[in-house]
Amino acid sequence: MADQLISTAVHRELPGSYVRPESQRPRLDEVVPDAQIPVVDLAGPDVVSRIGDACATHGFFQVSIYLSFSIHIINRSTTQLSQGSMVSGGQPWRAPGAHGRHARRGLRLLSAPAGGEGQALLRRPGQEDAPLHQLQRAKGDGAQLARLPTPPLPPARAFTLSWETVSSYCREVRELGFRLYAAISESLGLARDYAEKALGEQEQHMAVNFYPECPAPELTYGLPAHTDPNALTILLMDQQVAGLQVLNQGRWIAVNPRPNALVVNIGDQLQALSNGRYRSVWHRAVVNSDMPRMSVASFLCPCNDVLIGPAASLVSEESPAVYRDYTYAEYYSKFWSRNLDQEHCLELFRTTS
Ligand SMILES: O=C(O)CCC(=O)C(=O)O
Ligand SMILES: [Fe+2]
Repeated sequence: MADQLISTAVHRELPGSYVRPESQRPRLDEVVPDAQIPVVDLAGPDVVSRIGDACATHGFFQVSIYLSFSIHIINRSTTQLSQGSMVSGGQPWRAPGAHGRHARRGLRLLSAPAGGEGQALLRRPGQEDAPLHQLQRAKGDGAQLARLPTPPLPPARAFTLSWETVSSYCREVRELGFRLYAAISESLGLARDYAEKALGEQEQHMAVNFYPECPAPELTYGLPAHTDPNALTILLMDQQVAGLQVLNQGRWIAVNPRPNALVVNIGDQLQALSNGRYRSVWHRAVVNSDMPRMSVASFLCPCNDVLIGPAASLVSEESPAVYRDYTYAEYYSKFWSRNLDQEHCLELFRTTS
Protein backbone atom coordinates (compact mmCIF):
# COMPACT_ATOMS: atom_id res chain seq x y z
CA MET A 1 0.00 0.00 0.00
CA ALA A 2 2.74 2.43 0.99
CA ASP A 3 4.26 2.43 -2.45
CA GLN A 4 1.08 3.04 -4.33
CA LEU A 5 0.69 6.26 -6.15
CA ILE A 6 -2.82 6.12 -7.37
CA SER A 7 -5.77 4.06 -6.40
CA THR A 8 -9.31 4.68 -7.30
CA ALA A 9 -12.76 3.26 -7.54
CA VAL A 10 -14.16 1.98 -10.80
CA HIS A 11 -17.86 2.63 -11.03
CA ARG A 12 -20.15 0.41 -13.07
CA GLU A 13 -22.90 2.94 -12.79
CA LEU A 14 -22.38 6.66 -12.59
CA PRO A 15 -23.10 7.67 -8.99
CA GLY A 16 -25.91 10.22 -8.88
CA SER A 17 -23.71 12.88 -7.30
CA TYR A 18 -21.62 13.03 -10.49
CA VAL A 19 -24.54 13.53 -12.86
CA ARG A 20 -24.56 17.15 -14.03
CA PRO A 21 -27.78 19.08 -14.58
CA GLU A 22 -28.84 19.02 -18.23
CA SER A 23 -27.62 22.57 -18.94
CA GLN A 24 -24.12 21.82 -17.62
CA ARG A 25 -23.32 18.65 -19.52
CA PRO A 26 -20.50 18.44 -22.07
CA ARG A 27 -22.69 17.97 -25.21
CA LEU A 28 -20.14 15.66 -26.71
CA ASP A 29 -21.91 15.50 -30.07
CA GLU A 30 -21.12 19.20 -30.61
CA VAL A 31 -17.38 18.87 -29.99
CA VAL A 32 -15.18 19.30 -33.07
CA PRO A 33 -13.31 15.98 -33.16
CA ASP A 34 -10.55 16.59 -35.66
CA ALA A 35 -9.59 20.26 -35.27
CA GLN A 36 -5.88 20.86 -34.89
CA ILE A 37 -4.27 23.08 -32.33
CA PRO A 38 -1.00 24.55 -33.65
CA VAL A 39 2.10 22.36 -33.51
CA VAL A 40 5.50 23.96 -32.99
CA ASP A 41 8.76 22.17 -33.62
CA LEU A 42 11.30 23.82 -31.34
CA ALA A 43 14.09 22.78 -33.68
CA GLY A 44 12.21 24.02 -36.76
CA PRO A 45 11.95 27.42 -38.47
CA ASP A 46 10.08 30.53 -37.24
CA VAL A 47 9.66 29.22 -33.71
CA VAL A 48 9.08 32.64 -32.15
CA SER A 49 6.42 33.77 -34.60
CA ARG A 50 4.69 30.40 -34.57
CA ILE A 51 4.50 30.43 -30.80
CA GLY A 52 3.25 34.04 -30.84
CA ASP A 53 0.53 33.16 -33.36
CA ALA A 54 -0.54 30.10 -31.37
CA CYS A 55 -0.75 32.09 -28.13
CA ALA A 56 -2.89 34.74 -29.80
CA THR A 57 -5.25 32.45 -31.69
CA HIS A 58 -5.62 29.32 -29.55
CA GLY A 59 -3.81 29.93 -26.25
CA PHE A 60 -2.74 26.30 -26.70
CA PHE A 61 -0.14 24.53 -28.82
CA GLN A 62 1.72 21.25 -28.93
CA VAL A 63 5.50 21.25 -28.91
CA SER A 64 7.27 18.46 -30.69
CA ILE A 65 10.16 17.45 -28.53
CA TYR A 66 12.97 15.03 -28.34
CA LEU A 67 11.76 12.46 -25.81
CA SER A 68 14.39 12.31 -23.11
CA PHE A 69 14.56 9.25 -20.93
CA SER A 70 12.45 10.71 -18.11
CA ILE A 71 9.81 12.10 -20.43
CA HIS A 72 9.69 8.78 -22.21
CA ILE A 73 9.25 6.81 -18.99
CA ILE A 74 6.49 9.05 -17.67
CA ASN A 75 4.85 9.05 -21.04
CA ARG A 76 4.96 5.28 -21.19
CA SER A 77 3.66 5.01 -17.64
CA THR A 78 0.59 7.13 -18.21
CA THR A 79 -0.17 5.28 -21.40
CA GLN A 80 0.39 1.82 -19.97
CA LEU A 81 -1.90 2.68 -17.13
CA SER A 82 -4.71 3.24 -19.58
CA GLN A 83 -3.85 -0.09 -21.18
CA GLY A 84 -4.37 -1.74 -17.80
CA SER A 85 -0.79 -2.72 -17.06
CA MET A 86 1.31 -1.69 -14.12
CA VAL A 87 4.65 -0.01 -14.21
CA SER A 88 6.99 -0.57 -11.38
CA GLY A 89 10.54 0.06 -10.36
CA GLY A 90 12.51 2.01 -7.80
CA GLN A 91 11.00 4.30 -5.25
CA PRO A 92 7.44 5.55 -5.30
CA TRP A 93 6.55 9.05 -6.31
CA ARG A 94 6.86 11.61 -3.60
CA ALA A 95 6.82 15.33 -3.15
CA PRO A 96 9.68 16.67 -5.25
CA GLY A 97 11.65 17.95 -2.28
CA ALA A 98 14.76 18.38 -4.38
CA HIS A 99 13.16 21.49 -5.75
CA GLY A 100 12.87 22.87 -2.24
CA ARG A 101 10.62 25.84 -2.04
CA HIS A 102 9.62 25.53 -5.65
CA ALA A 103 7.59 22.57 -4.56
CA ARG A 104 6.33 23.95 -1.26
CA ARG A 105 2.85 22.80 -2.02
CA GLY A 106 3.91 19.25 -2.62
CA LEU A 107 2.65 16.87 -5.21
CA ARG A 108 -1.05 17.08 -5.90
CA LEU A 109 -2.63 13.73 -6.43
CA LEU A 110 -5.97 14.18 -8.04
CA SER A 111 -8.28 11.44 -9.05
CA ALA A 112 -11.52 12.61 -10.55
CA PRO A 113 -13.77 9.59 -11.00
CA ALA A 114 -16.36 10.45 -13.54
CA GLY A 115 -16.94 14.03 -12.60
CA GLY A 116 -15.56 17.37 -11.64
CA GLU A 117 -15.60 15.91 -8.20
CA GLY A 118 -13.13 13.47 -6.90
CA GLN A 119 -10.53 12.48 -4.45
CA ALA A 120 -8.02 15.20 -3.83
CA LEU A 121 -4.97 14.54 -1.80
CA LEU A 122 -1.87 16.54 -1.21
CA ARG A 123 1.27 14.68 -0.35
CA ARG A 124 3.26 17.08 1.75
CA PRO A 125 6.96 16.77 2.51
CA GLY A 126 7.29 14.41 5.44
CA GLN A 127 4.28 12.36 4.33
CA GLU A 128 6.11 10.61 1.53
CA ASP A 129 5.69 7.14 2.89
CA ALA A 130 2.17 7.47 4.22
CA PRO A 131 -0.36 5.15 2.62
CA LEU A 132 -2.50 7.08 0.20
CA HIS A 133 -5.67 6.62 2.25
CA GLN A 134 -4.01 8.16 5.30
CA LEU A 135 -2.91 11.34 3.61
CA GLN A 136 -4.58 14.51 4.70
CA ARG A 137 -6.99 16.02 2.33
CA ALA A 138 -5.60 19.24 0.94
CA LYS A 139 -5.89 22.22 3.23
CA GLY A 140 -4.58 25.75 3.34
CA ASP A 141 -2.82 26.55 0.11
CA GLY A 142 -4.45 23.52 -1.43
CA ALA A 143 -7.90 24.70 -0.36
CA GLN A 144 -9.22 24.45 -3.88
CA LEU A 145 -8.88 20.72 -3.67
CA ALA A 146 -10.33 20.34 -0.24
CA ARG A 147 -13.74 21.33 -1.51
CA LEU A 148 -14.04 18.12 -3.45
CA PRO A 149 -16.02 15.31 -1.81
CA THR A 150 -14.25 12.04 -1.08
CA PRO A 151 -15.32 8.96 -3.02
CA PRO A 152 -14.51 5.45 -1.78
CA LEU A 153 -10.88 4.64 -2.47
CA PRO A 154 -10.12 0.95 -2.95
CA PRO A 155 -6.57 0.32 -4.13
CA ALA A 156 -7.58 -0.64 -7.63
CA ARG A 157 -4.58 0.56 -9.62
CA ALA A 158 -1.13 1.70 -8.86
CA PHE A 159 2.18 2.43 -10.39
CA THR A 160 5.48 3.60 -9.11
CA LEU A 161 8.26 5.57 -10.71
CA SER A 162 11.75 6.14 -9.51
CA TRP A 163 12.50 9.33 -7.68
CA GLU A 164 15.30 10.09 -10.16
CA THR A 165 12.89 9.84 -13.08
CA VAL A 166 10.37 12.15 -11.48
CA SER A 167 12.92 14.75 -10.47
CA SER A 168 14.63 14.83 -13.84
CA TYR A 169 11.21 15.11 -15.48
CA CYS A 170 10.42 18.13 -13.25
CA ARG A 171 13.74 19.71 -14.15
CA GLU A 172 13.36 19.19 -17.88
CA VAL A 173 9.84 20.54 -17.96
CA ARG A 174 10.93 23.58 -16.00
CA GLU A 175 13.74 24.25 -18.47
CA LEU A 176 11.34 23.86 -21.35
CA GLY A 177 9.03 26.36 -19.63
CA PHE A 178 11.82 28.93 -19.44
CA ARG A 179 12.69 28.40 -23.11
CA LEU A 180 9.06 29.02 -23.94
CA TYR A 181 8.98 32.16 -21.76
CA ALA A 182 11.89 33.51 -23.82
CA ALA A 183 10.15 32.83 -27.13
CA ILE A 184 6.85 34.23 -25.83
CA SER A 185 8.56 37.41 -24.57
CA GLU A 186 10.37 37.89 -27.86
CA SER A 187 7.18 37.34 -29.83
CA LEU A 188 5.63 40.24 -27.87
CA GLY A 189 8.58 42.49 -28.74
CA LEU A 190 9.93 42.26 -25.17
CA ALA A 191 13.42 41.28 -24.03
CA ARG A 192 13.85 37.51 -24.07
CA ASP A 193 14.21 37.37 -20.29
CA TYR A 194 11.20 39.63 -19.66
CA ALA A 195 8.63 37.05 -18.54
CA GLU A 196 11.07 35.07 -16.45
CA LYS A 197 12.19 38.21 -14.61
CA ALA A 198 8.79 39.87 -14.35
CA LEU A 199 7.19 36.80 -12.77
CA GLY A 200 9.86 36.47 -10.09
CA GLU A 201 11.18 33.23 -8.72
CA GLN A 202 8.89 30.57 -10.09
CA GLU A 203 7.27 27.80 -8.16
CA GLN A 204 6.57 24.64 -10.07
CA HIS A 205 3.51 22.60 -9.20
CA MET A 206 2.61 19.26 -10.63
CA ALA A 207 -0.74 17.56 -10.85
CA VAL A 208 -1.32 13.96 -11.81
CA ASN A 209 -4.85 13.70 -13.14
CA PHE A 210 -6.37 10.26 -13.31
CA TYR A 211 -9.73 9.80 -14.99
CA PRO A 212 -11.18 6.30 -14.61
CA GLU A 213 -13.40 4.92 -17.35
CA CYS A 214 -16.91 6.20 -16.88
CA PRO A 215 -20.18 4.46 -17.80
CA ALA A 216 -21.86 7.73 -18.90
CA PRO A 217 -19.34 10.29 -20.22
CA GLU A 218 -22.07 12.46 -21.66
CA LEU A 219 -23.46 13.21 -18.19
CA THR A 220 -20.34 14.47 -16.46
CA TYR A 221 -16.74 15.74 -16.69
CA GLY A 222 -13.29 14.55 -15.74
CA LEU A 223 -12.36 18.16 -15.06
CA PRO A 224 -14.91 20.92 -15.63
CA ALA A 225 -14.12 23.98 -17.76
CA HIS A 226 -11.51 26.26 -16.26
CA THR A 227 -8.61 28.50 -17.14
CA ASP A 228 -5.27 27.94 -15.44
CA PRO A 229 -4.47 30.62 -12.83
CA ASN A 230 -0.70 30.28 -13.21
CA ALA A 231 1.57 31.58 -16.01
CA LEU A 232 2.30 28.58 -18.23
CA THR A 233 1.17 24.95 -18.14
CA ILE A 234 2.93 22.02 -19.79
CA LEU A 235 0.85 18.88 -20.08
CA LEU A 236 1.90 15.36 -20.79
CA MET A 237 -1.10 13.46 -22.10
CA ASP A 238 -1.92 9.82 -22.47
CA GLN A 239 -0.82 8.85 -25.98
CA GLN A 240 -3.80 6.58 -26.63
CA VAL A 241 -6.77 8.25 -25.02
CA ALA A 242 -8.02 11.73 -25.89
CA GLY A 243 -9.91 13.79 -23.31
CA LEU A 244 -8.65 17.36 -23.34
CA GLN A 245 -10.96 19.87 -25.03
CA VAL A 246 -10.29 23.55 -25.63
CA LEU A 247 -12.74 26.37 -26.31
CA ASN A 248 -11.92 27.97 -29.67
CA GLN A 249 -14.15 30.53 -31.38
CA GLY A 250 -17.11 29.47 -29.30
CA ARG A 251 -16.73 25.74 -29.96
CA TRP A 252 -15.12 22.98 -27.97
CA ILE A 253 -12.38 21.28 -29.95
CA ALA A 254 -10.77 17.99 -29.01
CA VAL A 255 -6.99 17.96 -28.62
CA ASN A 256 -5.83 14.67 -30.06
CA PRO A 257 -2.62 13.28 -28.59
CA ARG A 258 0.46 13.43 -30.84
CA PRO A 259 3.46 11.21 -30.46
CA ASN A 260 6.56 12.95 -29.08
CA ALA A 261 4.76 16.11 -28.10
CA LEU A 262 3.78 18.00 -24.98
CA VAL A 263 0.78 20.31 -24.81
CA VAL A 264 1.43 23.88 -23.69
CA ASN A 265 -1.10 26.49 -22.63
CA ILE A 266 -1.01 30.10 -21.63
CA GLY A 267 -2.25 30.70 -18.10
CA ASP A 268 -3.99 33.79 -16.76
CA GLN A 269 -0.72 35.51 -15.77
CA LEU A 270 0.68 35.55 -19.30
CA GLN A 271 -2.63 36.88 -20.57
CA ALA A 272 -2.28 39.78 -18.07
CA LEU A 273 1.40 40.37 -18.85
CA SER A 274 0.66 40.48 -22.60
CA ASN A 275 -2.11 43.02 -21.93
CA GLY A 276 -4.68 40.58 -23.29
CA ARG A 277 -2.91 39.79 -26.58
CA TYR A 278 -2.28 36.20 -25.60
CA ARG A 279 -5.15 34.16 -24.32
CA SER A 280 -5.64 31.94 -21.33
CA VAL A 281 -8.50 29.90 -22.74
CA TRP A 282 -11.14 27.69 -21.20
CA HIS A 283 -10.38 24.01 -21.33
CA ARG A 284 -11.80 20.87 -19.77
CA ALA A 285 -11.24 17.12 -19.63
CA VAL A 286 -13.94 14.63 -20.52
CA VAL A 287 -14.02 10.95 -19.63
CA ASN A 288 -14.72 7.96 -21.82
CA SER A 289 -16.41 4.67 -21.29
CA ASP A 290 -13.69 2.27 -22.45
CA MET A 291 -10.43 3.35 -20.97
CA PRO A 292 -9.08 5.35 -18.07
CA ARG A 293 -6.87 8.30 -18.91
CA MET A 294 -4.05 10.04 -17.20
CA SER A 295 -2.36 13.38 -17.66
CA VAL A 296 0.54 15.00 -15.88
CA ALA A 297 0.30 18.79 -15.68
CA SER A 298 3.23 21.01 -14.70
CA PHE A 299 2.35 24.54 -13.74
CA LEU A 300 4.88 27.36 -13.71
CA CYS A 301 3.63 29.81 -11.09
CA PRO A 302 4.84 33.34 -10.41
CA CYS A 303 6.34 34.29 -7.12
CA ASN A 304 3.56 35.14 -4.64
CA ASP A 305 4.50 38.73 -3.87
CA VAL A 306 5.69 39.99 -7.25
CA LEU A 307 3.51 42.67 -8.86
CA ILE A 308 1.97 41.41 -12.08
CA GLY A 309 0.37 43.51 -14.76
CA PRO A 310 0.62 44.39 -18.46
CA ALA A 311 4.22 44.96 -19.64
CA ALA A 312 4.79 48.74 -19.83
CA SER A 313 5.88 48.65 -23.47
CA LEU A 314 2.59 46.97 -24.44
CA VAL A 315 0.58 49.81 -22.96
CA SER A 316 -0.02 53.00 -24.93
CA GLU A 317 -2.74 55.55 -25.54
CA GLU A 318 -4.22 53.39 -28.29
CA SER A 319 -3.78 50.28 -26.23
CA PRO A 320 -4.39 51.15 -22.56
CA ALA A 321 -3.75 48.69 -19.74
CA VAL A 322 -6.53 46.14 -19.71
CA TYR A 323 -5.71 44.86 -16.23
CA ARG A 324 -4.59 46.54 -13.05
CA ASP A 325 -1.46 45.41 -11.22
CA TYR A 326 -1.88 42.82 -8.48
CA THR A 327 0.18 40.22 -6.64
CA TYR A 328 -0.08 36.58 -7.56
CA ALA A 329 -1.09 35.86 -3.95
CA GLU A 330 -4.10 38.16 -4.39
CA TYR A 331 -4.97 36.58 -7.74
CA TYR A 332 -4.62 33.03 -6.50
CA SER A 333 -6.87 33.52 -3.53
CA LYS A 334 -9.49 35.26 -5.68
CA PHE A 335 -9.27 32.45 -8.22
CA TRP A 336 -10.05 29.72 -5.74
CA SER A 337 -12.72 31.67 -3.86
CA ARG A 338 -15.11 31.27 -6.81
CA ASN A 339 -16.46 28.35 -8.78
CA LEU A 340 -13.97 27.31 -11.43
CA ASP A 341 -16.39 27.63 -14.32
CA GLN A 342 -17.67 31.10 -13.48
CA GLU A 343 -16.51 34.12 -15.48
CA HIS A 344 -12.82 34.40 -16.39
CA CYS A 345 -11.05 35.39 -13.16
CA LEU A 346 -9.03 38.08 -14.99
CA GLU A 347 -12.29 39.98 -15.53
CA LEU A 348 -12.17 40.76 -11.82
CA PHE A 349 -8.85 42.56 -12.37
CA ARG A 350 -9.91 44.62 -15.39
CA THR A 351 -9.18 48.34 -15.22
CA THR A 352 -12.28 50.45 -15.12
CA SER A 353 -10.87 53.19 -17.39
O1 LIG B 1 -6.19 16.24 -18.20
C1 LIG B 1 -6.19 17.15 -19.03
O2 LIG B 1 -6.11 16.94 -20.22
C2 LIG B 1 -6.32 18.59 -18.58
C3 LIG B 1 -5.69 18.87 -17.23
C4 LIG B 1 -5.81 20.30 -16.82
O3 LIG B 1 -6.37 21.12 -17.50
C5 LIG B 1 -5.25 20.74 -15.52
O4 LIG B 1 -4.73 19.89 -14.75
O5 LIG B 1 -5.30 21.97 -15.23
FE1 LIG C 1 -5.98 23.18 -16.82
